[in-house]
Amino acid sequence: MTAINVKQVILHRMLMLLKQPFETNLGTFQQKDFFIVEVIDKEGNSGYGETVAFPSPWYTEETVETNWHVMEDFLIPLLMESPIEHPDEVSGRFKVIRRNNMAKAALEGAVWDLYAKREGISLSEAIGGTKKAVDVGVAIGIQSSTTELLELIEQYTQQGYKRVKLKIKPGHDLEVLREVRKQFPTLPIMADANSAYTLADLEHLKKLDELDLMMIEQPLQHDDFIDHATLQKELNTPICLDESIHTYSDAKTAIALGSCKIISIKPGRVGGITEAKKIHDLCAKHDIPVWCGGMLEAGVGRAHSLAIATLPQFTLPGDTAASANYWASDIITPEVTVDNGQVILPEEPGIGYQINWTLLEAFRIDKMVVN
Ligand SMILES: O=C(O)CCC(=O)C1=CC=C[C@@H](O)[C@@H]1C(=O)O
Ligand SMILES: [Mg+2]
Repeated sequence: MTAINVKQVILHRMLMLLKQPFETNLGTFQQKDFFIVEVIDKEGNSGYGETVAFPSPWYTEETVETNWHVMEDFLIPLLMESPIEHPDEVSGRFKVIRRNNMAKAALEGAVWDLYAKREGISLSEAIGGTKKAVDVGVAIGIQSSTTELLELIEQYTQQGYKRVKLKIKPGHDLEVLREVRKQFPTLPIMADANSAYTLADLEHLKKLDELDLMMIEQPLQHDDFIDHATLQKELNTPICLDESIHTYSDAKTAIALGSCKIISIKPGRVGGITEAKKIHDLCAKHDIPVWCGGMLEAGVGRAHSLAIATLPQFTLPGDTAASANYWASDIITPEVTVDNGQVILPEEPGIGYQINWTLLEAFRIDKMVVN
């Protein structure tokens, strides 16, 4: 393959309204403010990526504004400084910039999409995916009543989702989960705490073992490994780390200390596809199941998540639900649909979904062209 010469990058700033508010213990989202990143080569081909940072730095240190600043002032110049022989080079080129993984992942993902399109292969094939369809779960934000939550779960099980992920926090955990387990005795259920607990809650968290949960996601401090290892020794339920894992090195630390038994991989959180693949391979070596976490993405980000979820160690359903679960209309065509709890991936080159330009331009609030 000839090298990729990046001629232009366009940052399409987007604002899309979520169909229903998404509440966690750290905030409620009504809309998503993000960038669709378009990387254009000198032959005029385009690859697409999507930033996943929120407007405030509550999930990681990044925000929509820091993504914009770091992409425009540091990462795009690095991308354009010399030809790219293979997308795996991009994360190494970006290493001179500390952290800012979501900014890096959006640009690196667009280069991966561009590369796969130039090669005439799907992104899944380009990264070594082995599956044509992926199992899908659904994440449900905190609801105003248990009745509403139970009705929502019933709807999702009717739609065939393979598991439900429920948000928990102190005062909104055991009772609610007991109600859910009573109504759905065999449903695969996981809980995401977004760091709402500390080791002082150990005895309380041990009560969750009675519920036969698939996992408890990130119960403790967002950057902790030691206390999670202490907690995991006391729990039968597997701990899954999300916010703690930003790099391959973090994954190595977590596995060495026994901080978790499952890892959620999000390309945006770890800096892109190349790092995600390295973490995936490490987890495969240590028999740690992984799944693809979600960031309330629009269709481009969702397409990248689906491609990564075709790697073999992604053995658990991901937060890659249908477009219609989030958006009245998505910016890709066709939209992502879920049948029988699975998404069947498109075979077309690259991310496999086309941009719906009418809708992208309808939801676009700004456009920055960087030559
Ligand atoms: O994208 C989805 O469907 C799930 C999103 C989701 O659960 C999360 C997104 C971002 C931060 C958290 O609230 C939570 C997570 O921790 O995985
Ligand atoms: Mg999480």
